[in-house]
Amino acid sequence: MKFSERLQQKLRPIWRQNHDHPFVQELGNGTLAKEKFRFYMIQDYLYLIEYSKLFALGAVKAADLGTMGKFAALLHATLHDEMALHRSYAARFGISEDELEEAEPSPITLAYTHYMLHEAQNGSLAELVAALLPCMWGYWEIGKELNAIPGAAEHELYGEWIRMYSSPEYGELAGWCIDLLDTLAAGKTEAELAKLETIFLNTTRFEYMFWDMSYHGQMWP
Ligand SMILES: Cc1ncc(CO)c(N)n1
Repeated sequence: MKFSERLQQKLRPIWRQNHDHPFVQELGNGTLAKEKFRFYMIQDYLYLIEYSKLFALGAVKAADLGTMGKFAALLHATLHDEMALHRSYAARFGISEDELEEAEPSPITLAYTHYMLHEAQNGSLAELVAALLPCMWGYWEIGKELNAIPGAAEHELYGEWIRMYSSPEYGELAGWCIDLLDTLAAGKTEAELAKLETIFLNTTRFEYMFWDMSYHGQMWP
């Protein structure tokens, strides 16, 4: 069994909880309150600034030029395609790009991004990929699921989000990261695989907390 299949089987119930979170459900049926989405969009922009650094670190840790180039492409796609979505939403909410960049990160945004960067900086390339994968893979799964809801992709506010994360281009990038993790996991000891599994589980849990933090507009107490 591929390592990604093992992760998928083991973590299915937790993934389901992510999909079932009211933020995700309401995003899909179009009932999500605008201010919740606005809060999410700002925090997600701050999140992506840090997240994109994982791709830069991936290029540093890559063992061959092909992998290095792919991480450079992922870095570019995040900064210029994915974050363009956020800049476009920000414009609709009347938020400038400077305001977006200078917003205060919430405790969960800080904890999540710092956790990933810690694993990426201190671990091997496999640990880096285990840290970043639940974000990409999870959004691709959520994007596809929401896109299957009739009319969801045409929603005047949330349609753009759903179209981005269900797009074949996004799926192709997520698929490449899944394959890379499987390649890197091949031949590792059970103890090493367990470490990767823990990192993957923790970032999967952080994904849930990110939805929850956004739904409740949670900043410092
Ligand atoms: C919190 C979060 N996870 C994953 C993605 C997908 O890149 C994102 N934009 N934000």
